[in-house]
Amino acid sequence: MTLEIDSVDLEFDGRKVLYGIYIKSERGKVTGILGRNGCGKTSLLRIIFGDLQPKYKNIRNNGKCLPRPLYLTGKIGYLPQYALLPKHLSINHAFGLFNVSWEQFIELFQSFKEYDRARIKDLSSGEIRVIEAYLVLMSNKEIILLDEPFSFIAPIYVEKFMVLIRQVKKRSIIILTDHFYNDILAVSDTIYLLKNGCSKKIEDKNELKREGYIN
Ligand SMILES: Nc1ncnc2c1ncn2[C@@H]1O[C@H](COP(=O)(O)OP(=O)(O)OP(=O)(O)O)[C@@H](O)[C@H]1O
Repeated sequence: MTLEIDSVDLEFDGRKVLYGIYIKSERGKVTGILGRNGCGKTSLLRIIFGDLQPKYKNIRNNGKCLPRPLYLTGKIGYLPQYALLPKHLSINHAFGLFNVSWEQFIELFQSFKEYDRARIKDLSSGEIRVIEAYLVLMSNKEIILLDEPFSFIAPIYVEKFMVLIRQVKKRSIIILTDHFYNDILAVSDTIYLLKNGCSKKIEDKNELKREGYIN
């Protein structure tokens, strides 16, 4: 299973944001996307998901061009950068909607046990993020996009997600982005840096230094 995206032409108000993109992601290998604020990481994930329409793009799933947005296919799970779940939704209902087991979740995240009758609004923003990231990751989709899954999450939970991501990559294509670049480097098999509208495949941390992404 592969997902490739290239020939992206995205501009806002006449300003080119993405134009030299080639990303190839495959099952069994996690793809990490890094880049400074505003370089277009979220836009790229939204283009792949299908809810942002650039002037042009070419997305291929298993070598075949997609005739319609991926979100219409039921094949894709997407954790957006900001809230996914409505505040008044009960947690129980959320797990039902994603067809994900609450019992398995509780085995791994035991401190959430007390929330079995709670609503999303009763949780902290970090706790909500744990639940949202877990639901998307475990929703059994062929393609999974995670936009900043680690940003509000305590290190102990990030470690649990690392383990889960390594399990899920055996059955799904996973593309993720975050500013916690050490976590992205640790969990990804392939890394791309977005810079000046283009993507560049990165081999190691030294290359990130040479590209001016880190000191
Ligand atoms: N709807 C929009 N209208 C106008 N400009 C936009 C819009 N969405 C994004 N942009 C601009 O496109 C650029 C890329 O934004 P994007 O959110 O994709 O970046 P990012 O790499 O995810 O940033 P961050 O790491 O800060 O979340 C930014 O300069 C942003 O201001």
